[in-house]
Order: sequence, then structure tokens, then C-alpha cells
Amino acid sequence: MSDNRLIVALDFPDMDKVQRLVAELGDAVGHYKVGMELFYAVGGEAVRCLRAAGKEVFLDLKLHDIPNTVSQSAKVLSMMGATMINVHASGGLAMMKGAATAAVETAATSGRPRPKLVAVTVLTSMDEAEWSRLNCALPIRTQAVRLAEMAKEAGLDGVVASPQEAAAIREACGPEFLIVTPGVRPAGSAVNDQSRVATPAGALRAGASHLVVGRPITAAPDPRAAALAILREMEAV
Ligand SMILES: O=c1ccn([C@@H]2O[C@H](COP(=O)(O)O)[C@@H](O)[C@H]2O)c(=O)[nH]1
Repeated sequence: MSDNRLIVALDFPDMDKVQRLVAELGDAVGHYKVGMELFYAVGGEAVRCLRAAGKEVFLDLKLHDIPNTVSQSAKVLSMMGATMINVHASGGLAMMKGAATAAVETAATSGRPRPKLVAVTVLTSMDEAEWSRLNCALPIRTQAVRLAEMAKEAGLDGVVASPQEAAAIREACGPEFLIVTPGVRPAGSAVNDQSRVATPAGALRAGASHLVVGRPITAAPDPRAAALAILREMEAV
């Protein structure tokens, strides 16, 4: 059983642990996320190893800077072989447009496939109390939908959002738009530092196109069994 809508987050600082886990999960998992911790530790090697093993790779570096810096960085990341990369939507429309143009142009000039480009809306760890402390007056959901609409306008393929906002984003942005949801927790598992969470089935029913799951699989006593249980739950939706 395998389903590339499930993306397993490899939040470790070394390749030995990554290789052990990928071997253990075997053909059950075909899609992995390389985030800051792993990338800062080993760089592009993580992407290369996973691609060589036939896996899809979401390179989750959440670019957020002035438009020129982000578009130049997006060019570099587009050459690494990842199948998905991302920026922060709160960097603004010009920044997102710059990243989208960079990804398209790099694919055209290099002949390499263009990675999907998605934008982080509001981090899934944020709750309404913390959100208000930032002086943000609108509810998180309203802001997440607004940022998703901007990402669509900028030509991005989709967003990273909480499953709790997936239904509203799906309604606003249509059936083709990617909605990649971290903050996924099987019933009864630890929430950790996440706030706006849903179960795998709940996230899919709300309209998520992909589920990002880290610790519920990687910290489980039997990671393969944990992944297979999530895949069974997804299959039943
Ligand atoms: O809003 C966001 C954006 C990214 N993430 C990343 O997803 C995983 C979630 O890991 P868990 O262990 O399942 O909590 C992690 O790599 C985050 O950096 C997110 O959680 N929320």
C-alpha cells in the first residue's frame, strides 16, 4: 500500500537516520519532506539521495525575503531536483510572482522539470491567542484564505495550510489548487507543538491534496506500522 499524497517529514540532522527510516518505510512511502533541520545539516545531498531512491521530495525551506533574493534563491532550489518547493505567502504578491517566474524560467532554460511551488499561509503551530499577540485583527481562517487567493493570483500551484482551513481554501481556490496540510494527527496521538490539527481522514475530507506527517510516524515505536495505519485511514475516505 502506498499513496504519494502522504508526505513524511524527515526532521533529523543526519543522513544515517534518514536512510534507516526510508529503508524501514520501504515502498509504503514515496514522498518525503526535507525541511530546514536536515537541509542545514547536509544540504542538497538529502534531495539527491531521496530522488535517487525514486522518491518525490518536498523541499520545505519557506523562502521569505525581498523579491529579488527569493527569486534568485528559487532558481537555485529549482535546479536541485525537488518535486515541490515553497515560499511564505506573507512575503507578498511581488515576492511570490518572482518565485513563480524564476521556477518557470529555470525549468525552460535547464530542461529540468519545474518543481511545484506552494506558499505557506499561516503556520499550523499558531493559535488565535498567539495570532492576536502579533496584532493581527482578522481571524486566522480569513487570513489563510486571503493568502491562498494571493498565491493563486501570483501563479503558484497551491499552499501549505492547516487542515482546519482546507475547506475554505478549496472553496475559494478551486479543485486543482494544491492544499498541502501539516498539522495532521491520527486520533489519540500527541499534538506536540501543533495547534490547528485534524486527523488524516478529516484533512482529506476538508479538501487537502497532500498530508504532511512527521512525528506521528518518525517518532512511533514502529514507523512502518504507523504509516500503514495512516494510509489505511486515507484509503477509506
Ligand atoms: O504551517 C506549517 C508549515 C510546515 N510545517 C512542517 O511540517 C512538519 C510537521 O511535522 P509534525 O512532526 O507532523 O508536526 C514539520 O516539518 C514542520 O516544519 C508545519 O508543521 N506547519
